Amino acid sequence: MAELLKVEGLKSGYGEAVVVQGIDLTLEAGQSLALLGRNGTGKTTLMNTLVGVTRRHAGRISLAGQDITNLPAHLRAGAGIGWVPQERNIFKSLTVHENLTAVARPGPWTVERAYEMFPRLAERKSNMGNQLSGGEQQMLAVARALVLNPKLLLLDEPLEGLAPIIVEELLRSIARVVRDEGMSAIIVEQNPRMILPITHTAVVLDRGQVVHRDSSEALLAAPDQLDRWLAVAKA
Ligand SMILES: Nc1ncnc2c1ncn2[C@@H]1O[C@H](COP(=O)(O)OP(=O)(O)OP(=O)(O)O)[C@@H](O)[C@H]1O
Repeated sequence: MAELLKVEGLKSGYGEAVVVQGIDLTLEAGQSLALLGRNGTGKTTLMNTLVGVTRRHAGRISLAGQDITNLPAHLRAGAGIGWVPQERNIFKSLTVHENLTAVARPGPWTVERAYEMFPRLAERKSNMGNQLSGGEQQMLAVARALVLNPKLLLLDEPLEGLAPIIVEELLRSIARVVRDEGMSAIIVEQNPRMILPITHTAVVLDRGQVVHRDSSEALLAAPDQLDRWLAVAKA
């Protein structure tokens, strides 16, 4: 299988502070990776570094064979990174439809397919971003990233703060995207039991370093071990 993402010796943070403390990570094309770890272990900082909005202190990042280490954030979307940050970057004063058409790029994920994936958005085509519920805003944020037709989709805690019924609906859609459609993705999630059933592999971060990597299936099959790995980050 082709290697899509290669991260080598990555160190990054904010100003002088180094949060990501030397990470090596690879992801094959068509695979999805759950990024686990307790609060403050550097998951968001790693995602932000892939997107290019932190200060990089060392290391290299390549995507589909292209070295993007020195590419500014605004050019990384063009290089193939689709990002859904924790704070859901939708345009609140545009309609759902405008949000999608404003960023759509040619590729298999058309606006129509995004509506098929998220029927709630199709029903709210002409609603403004700020008239949507939290769950619908999150669906719109994911749909926007999809219609960019990225090579790699980054989802930062996509389920956070959503009602259980919406969590279920969104998880089903994300599962379709990553498992059935084979979109390569990295998904940050606090609750491993939610995300492991739909991802291929998982890594656990502790204090800015990868402390464990395994198949999602193996981690799900050994819950005690998983709890121990996650507790590392608690100590
Ligand atoms: N903008 C920032 N400026 C300075 N320090 C930051 C900033 N954002 C995060 N940090 C620090 O970086 C460390 C890691 O935070 P990060 O958000 O990457 O962790 P996380 O694993 O994603 O946790 P969470 O699940 O709480 O989002 C924390 O100590 C945090 O205080």
